[in-house]
Amino acid sequence: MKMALRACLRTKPGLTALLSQLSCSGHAAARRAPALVAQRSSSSTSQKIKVDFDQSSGVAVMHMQSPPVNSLSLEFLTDVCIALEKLEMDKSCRGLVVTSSQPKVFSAGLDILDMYGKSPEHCAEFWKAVQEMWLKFYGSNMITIAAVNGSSPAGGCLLSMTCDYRIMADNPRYSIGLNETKLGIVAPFWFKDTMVNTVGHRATEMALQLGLLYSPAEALKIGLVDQLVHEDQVLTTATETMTKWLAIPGILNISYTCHFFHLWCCNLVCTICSCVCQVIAAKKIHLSQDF
Ligand SMILES: CCCCC/C=C\C/C=C\C/C=C/C(=O)SCCNC(=O)CCNC(=O)[C@H](O)C(C)(C)COP(=O)(O)OP(=O)(O)OC[C@H]1O[C@@H](n2cnc3c(N)ncnc32)[C@H](O)[C@@H]1OP(=O)(O)O
Repeated sequence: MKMALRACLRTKPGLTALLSQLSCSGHAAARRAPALVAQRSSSSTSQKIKVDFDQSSGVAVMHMQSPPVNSLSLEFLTDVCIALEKLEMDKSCRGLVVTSSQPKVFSAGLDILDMYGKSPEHCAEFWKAVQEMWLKFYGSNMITIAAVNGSSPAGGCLLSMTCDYRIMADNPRYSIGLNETKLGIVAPFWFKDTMVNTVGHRATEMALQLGLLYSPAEALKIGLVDQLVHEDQVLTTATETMTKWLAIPGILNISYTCHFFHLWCCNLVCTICSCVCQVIAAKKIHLSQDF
């Protein structure tokens, strides 16, 4: 799916426009202009994000440092998007590792406090920022690896699933999954689609309907993560793994992209049809109540 988005962002101007409308792209850029990285190795920091870029390997490491649990607030999401935009514009950056500076937690998902009791304008901006993060990671031209060094529920799990590869700390205290159902909320369809693309249809059905959080071993078993390593080894393994991915010529990447793009389009058409059906059904129910 990520590759599919990459392809359409490269090759389909119409879809790019569609996605950019969906994603409110540019709201992040409007706040702070991206800067190109000139040094061989560099480090740039916002309050909540630290990026170390090694120009010799072309690999950047994004450290999420929003205490206590890297919850995805509007401010944090905006900083993530700005950091991504900057890296994306620097063509020498080919790989990105995302990890957490917070102990025991990769990301606690959407910031619940930022969703509650806020103005409609804030909620709209917040929700657009969530979509923007998703699109930017999924559509990235860089190879992305999530170094999941702690728990990663809900939106945190989504973030890791938008990456090409996931390495998780092998600590049974940590968990990962889309647990929205347990919170009494329904995960949006694109959360669901992202999970289907990662672990398949049946595993997603079980995961979403029961709001399951998986231990690292369980997550590995269903393919929600790709590799488990000792807690101390998550970041080094991620950078080693990145070397392997970057050794694959980009052209092959693009070929696979076309296959996945086809699947993604089919999915999108189905989703639109199902939305139309739901609207028609809702109207029928409404009408039958009137008479
Ligand atoms: C605006 C319009 C939007 C409309 C949206 C509508 C629908 C959306 C539908 C679905 C999408 C939802 C996606 C989500 O991501 S919802 C968020 C789900 N997240 C969780 O369920 C995680 C809850 N947290 C935990 O499980 C644990 O905190 C942890 C991450 C495992 C860490 O555990 P630990 O024991 O280390 O820490 P604490 O539990 O003591 O927490 C420390 C501190 O952090 C606060 N906190 C935790 N999670 C969040 C969060 N998601 N948002 C905000 N704050 C969070 C927690 O309250 C503690 O704070 P305190 O002040 O007490 O220290």
